[in-house]
Amino acid sequence: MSKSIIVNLTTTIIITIIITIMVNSNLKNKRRLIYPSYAKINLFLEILGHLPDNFHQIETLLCSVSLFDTIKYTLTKKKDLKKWIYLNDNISENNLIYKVADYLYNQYKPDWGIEIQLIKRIPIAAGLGGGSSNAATTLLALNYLWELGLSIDDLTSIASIFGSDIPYFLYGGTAFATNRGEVIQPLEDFNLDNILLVNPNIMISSSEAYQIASIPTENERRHCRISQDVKWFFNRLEAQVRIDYPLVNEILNDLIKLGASTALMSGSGPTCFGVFEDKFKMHKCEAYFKEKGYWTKLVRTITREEYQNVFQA
Ligand SMILES: C[C@](O)(CO)[C@H](O)COP(=O)(O)OP(=O)(O)OC[C@H]1O[C@@H](n2ccc(N)nc2=O)[C@H](O)[C@@H]1O
Ligand SMILES: Nc1ncnc2c1ncn2[C@@H]1O[C@H](COP(=O)(O)OP(=O)(O)OP(=O)(O)O)[C@@H](O)[C@H]1O
Repeated sequence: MSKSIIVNLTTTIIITIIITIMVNSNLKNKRRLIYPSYAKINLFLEILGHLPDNFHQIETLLCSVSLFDTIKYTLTKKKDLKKWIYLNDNISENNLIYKVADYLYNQYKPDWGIEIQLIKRIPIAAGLGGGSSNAATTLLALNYLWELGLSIDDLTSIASIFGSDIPYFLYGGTAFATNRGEVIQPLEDFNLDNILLVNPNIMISSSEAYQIASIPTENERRHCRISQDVKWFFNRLEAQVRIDYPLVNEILNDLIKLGASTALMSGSGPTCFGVFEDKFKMHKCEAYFKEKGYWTKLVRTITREEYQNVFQA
């Protein structure tokens, strides 16, 4: 064999090996995703009236914050229909992650099963949208892994079947939501730092918070200002929760006493947040609530770019 044939043969073998490694690693990358699933806070929430099916028409201003669950998705060879999804202890069939995955599986019959692991950090039924965020993240992950080719509009329609807050989490960042909260208008991102979240380790369901809230008259109604000036922050659900859950009232009062520029309940509560100008006061305030045994977390807002950067196209 001539020297040039040997050189050509060796080059071809090396190129083949490199391509094989690249294809395999691409497949491997494609088989598994690890996504953060961010929480939200509501900076403004007003009730406009009643909608059919016991829902309320609302206007709300939402921001993603730097508190997140982690969800790991791994493609599996499916064995039979009942075994297509493998879940860790945190996920039962009542979990929104399971519900949206089951829906996609039945609608689109993908070639693969899925194993999902959830690391939960966002308090549950806390007004931070943790379950809704997990559901939206799962829609985005499975659309990619199962190669479903669904558009953002398709995903939004599916998301709104499972919860009013879920469509927002397909976008993230700062957004305005209307109707029952599922109609999303992405906005230029706010940039708020020094936010202290406080949760007194109790749960309040969205349905209860809406049920006990009073609907404002035309005169009482607040209008949303798209502004990160804290003087415009407002939550209609807060007043009655403060009365029915004195712990929430106490937290909001203490946040102000301890130096927050504003303190508000997020969504349906009970998590409250204070926005601080003075970091030192914020840390002292956090220590105060920790001492009481409450859950606390210091966060900042997350831009839509930062939020969406992690998701595969
Ligand atoms: C409070 C917020 O978190 C603010 O972002 C949301 O409005 C709540 O959204 P969510 O938890 O996704 O709510 P869903 O799961 O859709 O609805 C749960 C229950 O909350 C009540 N609900 C919810 C949304 C809405 N606009 N009006 C309502 O009255 C209804 O009783 C409903 O049966
Ligand atoms: N993956 C999940 N994580 C947390 N809660 C979930 C999940 N799936 C279903 N749930 C159920 O959904 C309900 C609402 O939970 P979630 O933590 O989303 O409430 P929330 O923070 O008040 O949400 P929102 O602000 O959207 O009202 C709880 O009763 C919880 O048991």
